Amino acid sequence: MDQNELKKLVGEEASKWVKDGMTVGLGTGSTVKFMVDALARRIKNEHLSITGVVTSNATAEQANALNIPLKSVDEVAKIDLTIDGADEISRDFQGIKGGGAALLFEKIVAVNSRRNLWIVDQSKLSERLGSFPLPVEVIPYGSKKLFSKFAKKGYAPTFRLDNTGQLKYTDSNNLIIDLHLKEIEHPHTLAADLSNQVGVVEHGLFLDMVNTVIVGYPEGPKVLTAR
Ligand SMILES: O=C(CO)[C@H](O)[C@H](O)COP(=O)(O)O
Repeated sequence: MDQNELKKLVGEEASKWVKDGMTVGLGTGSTVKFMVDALARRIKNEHLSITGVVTSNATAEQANALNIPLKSVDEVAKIDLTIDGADEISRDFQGIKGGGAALLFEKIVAVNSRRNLWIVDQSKLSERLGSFPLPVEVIPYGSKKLFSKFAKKGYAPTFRLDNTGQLKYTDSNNLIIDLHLKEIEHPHTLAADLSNQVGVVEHGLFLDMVNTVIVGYPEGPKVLTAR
């Protein structure tokens, strides 16, 4: 079973966690794409009344095409459940997100959700965070100065490029600097340091937000719960 098939399995499994009447945060990425497809099928077949809150233009486009009713985070009183992918999840359920450059809206939706559920294939699990480059969304103005600062701190930064080799702009017209840290010993300290830098809009460390993860293994999806 390849990685894509594992993503499809967990995406479909996660769609079953949505209940009639819920407001659901819809994450971003290839795993979530399978979940949104499956959710749209359930809405149609089971006549569910669901409101989606998207985390990116890409997910909005998909949800609109599938006729999933959407509202913005500011238009809803609460989000019952957000289902999102992740780039790396440590043993203690801390995560790195933003591989799809959607970390800003993903984090806004996550912190406004009663419950967050991550869906990943088995390759995303690691002992400690850091093997996936940590995305940091920054304001374009002054971003080269920030880049130099990160380099001096030993964070091994690179600007994210799009598939034409140009600087990648996020949905909010910011840039992404990826930090190639290899291993993050103290995620909370690093998160505080990044949040303190002028020009940083948000970073991809998603800490203490999730206690349930559905992981795709070849033998089937497994629900992991934090101890
Ligand atoms: O954080 C994200 C986007 O900003 C995604 O959730 C993350 O990159 C996982 O994506 P995929 O399911 O395609 O592997």
